[in-house]
Amino acid sequence: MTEDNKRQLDPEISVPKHIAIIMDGNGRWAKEKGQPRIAGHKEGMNNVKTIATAASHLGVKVLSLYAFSTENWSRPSKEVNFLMRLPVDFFGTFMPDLIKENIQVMVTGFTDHLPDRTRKVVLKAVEDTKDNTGMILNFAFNYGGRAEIVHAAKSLAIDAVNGSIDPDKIDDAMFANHLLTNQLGDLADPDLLIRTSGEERISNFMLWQLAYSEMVFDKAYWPNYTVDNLVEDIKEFDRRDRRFGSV
Ligand SMILES: Cc1cc(N2CCCCCC2)n2ncc(-c3ccc(F)cc3)c2n1
Repeated sequence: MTEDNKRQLDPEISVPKHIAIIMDGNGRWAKEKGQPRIAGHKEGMNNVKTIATAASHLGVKVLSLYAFSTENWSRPSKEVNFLMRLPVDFFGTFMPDLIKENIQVMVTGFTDHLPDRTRKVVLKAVEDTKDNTGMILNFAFNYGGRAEIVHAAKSLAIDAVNGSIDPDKIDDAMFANHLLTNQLGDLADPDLLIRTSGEERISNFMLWQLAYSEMVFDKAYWPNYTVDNLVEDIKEFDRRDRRFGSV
């Protein structure tokens, strides 16, 4: 660690442009401490600040974090209500740091279905940081990979029916333009997916975008996931020889 606590990587280590993280293990972290699940979510939110800042310092261009899935609505209403307040807490305490770090906030998901207060604070953070030119901190929020693909298919079908596109011209690039991640442009596809807590599933996250991503399954629960864990997972990425389907 340097004196300003900015962990450095060896210059020859290639840093993934886009890292996506499934931040798993918050409930188990709390259970092992004899605390309620929401304590794990709160600690997990605090760790988002730590890891996002470190990723920015390491030169990551896009950090996508799976914060709330379309399936999470089936959790107990008390827990969902707590989770819907976390973005309010997050920006209430972390916005000055985001501005200082020149971080741009984006949100990928079906935000129309969020509670008004949650949606407003999230969209305000996007607006207030839209001119920042540093790392993009992209929250997958009320997001589901299959729902995203269905949404893109519907959008293309509507354009084909109204004559604004020729169905024969539909290709990967056109399809990707209809995905929710089109706002990320050429950086939409993660180079590295990290899932914490040891679970080895992608759980309906960025199904199209992860087609050629390296995946690292880290055993640490998210609240315990440190900058050193992130650095080691980036070093593991650097050791992989990516072929994108070719030999
Ligand atoms: C629902 C939820 C849960 C949530 N957890 C903390 C991280 C671990 C995963 C579960 C709990 N965090 N952490 C940050 C946010 C957030 C979301 C959108 C946004 F614009 C700003 C912050 C968040 N949202």
